[in-house]
Amino acid sequence: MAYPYLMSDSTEPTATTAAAAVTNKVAYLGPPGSFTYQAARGYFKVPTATTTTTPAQSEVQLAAQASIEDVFQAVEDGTATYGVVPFENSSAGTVNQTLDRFVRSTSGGGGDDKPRSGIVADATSANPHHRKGVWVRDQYFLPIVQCLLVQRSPPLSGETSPLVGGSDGDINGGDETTTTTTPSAGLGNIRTVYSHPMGLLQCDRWLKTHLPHVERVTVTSTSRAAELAAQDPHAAAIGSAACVEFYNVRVARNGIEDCGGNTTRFFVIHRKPGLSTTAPGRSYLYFTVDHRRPGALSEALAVFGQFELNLSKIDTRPSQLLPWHFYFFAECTGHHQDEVVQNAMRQLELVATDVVVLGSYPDPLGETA
Ligand SMILES: O=C(O)C(=O)Cc1ccccc1
Repeated sequence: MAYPYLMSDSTEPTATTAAAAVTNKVAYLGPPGSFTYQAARGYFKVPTATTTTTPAQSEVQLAAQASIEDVFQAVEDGTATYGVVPFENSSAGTVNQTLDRFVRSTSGGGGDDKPRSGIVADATSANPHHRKGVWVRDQYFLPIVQCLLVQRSPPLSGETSPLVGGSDGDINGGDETTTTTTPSAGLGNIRTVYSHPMGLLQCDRWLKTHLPHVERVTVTSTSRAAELAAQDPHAAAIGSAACVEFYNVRVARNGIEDCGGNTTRFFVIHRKPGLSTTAPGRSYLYFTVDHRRPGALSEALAVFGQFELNLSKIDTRPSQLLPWHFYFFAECTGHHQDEVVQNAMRQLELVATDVVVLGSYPDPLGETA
């Protein structure tokens, strides 16, 4: 089975016969060539750029979205069955936009809606899956190699973003001289560098050293950055070498990320939660506390220790409801349907407010009980 964890419960559409292929539309942060595109293809085992049939006879159709917001929206309104969003990077940290959008998804719609205490009824009520919004269903780790991408050849007149297939595979190739002698050689005509904020962060030192005077412009994704660089001989993009397949760009520099082992974790999201499995799991959740009460946050965190749930990640985001009021995001061991996690959530609700479990997924490092 191509992605057994998603298919392991009865909430999923599954093909019953070889002829009855099921279309799962997967929304991802596009356009094609983004790292999220690669994560979606890798996770759902899609070997070609468009549509294919997996060994499970489940047809997967990738659907590019212009923003993380649009990926969530597509899953929320049912236009897509699953969504793939970037969650955190090993050197640049958490993707705040994804965290903020989880709050909007689960707190009832518009950004100014107040979250309702107790919507985590999901962990405590008779119906453990009853709450608004999307669920985290799985995670996917993708090694990230960042490239400096520049226009490959001037667009023909009237053309804005030509699609040119294939990489020239030559990091100093194209119109420029191939006798590069210094790391910055041949980059003198670049005035603007486009990328996703995470791309710019991952290459911050490289940019300071080799392109100290260029203007850094953040865009919705690295592939959108490549699309823009393809149209401007004085621009470059930071993104994946995969973009040469889709846009009129070539790789001017390869491997420009500042830190080794550069890896991004993505979440697979869905409208329904997963069911517990025997495999070790982790859960992702958020809560807030009464910030005026001394000890409120440390009491909340102590709950995880009391129930022997290992905390593997904590983030803070402004709630945007009140000044200096924050949500705390936490990842802990255990599946949200495990009794111990449910008991811990009940305890957490006594010392915190707006406790919302976002979902659970297999823990690749977990020990089988
Ligand atoms: O912009 C992209 O390509 C994304 O998928 C987001 C991202 C950006 C940089 C590193 C990892 C993911």
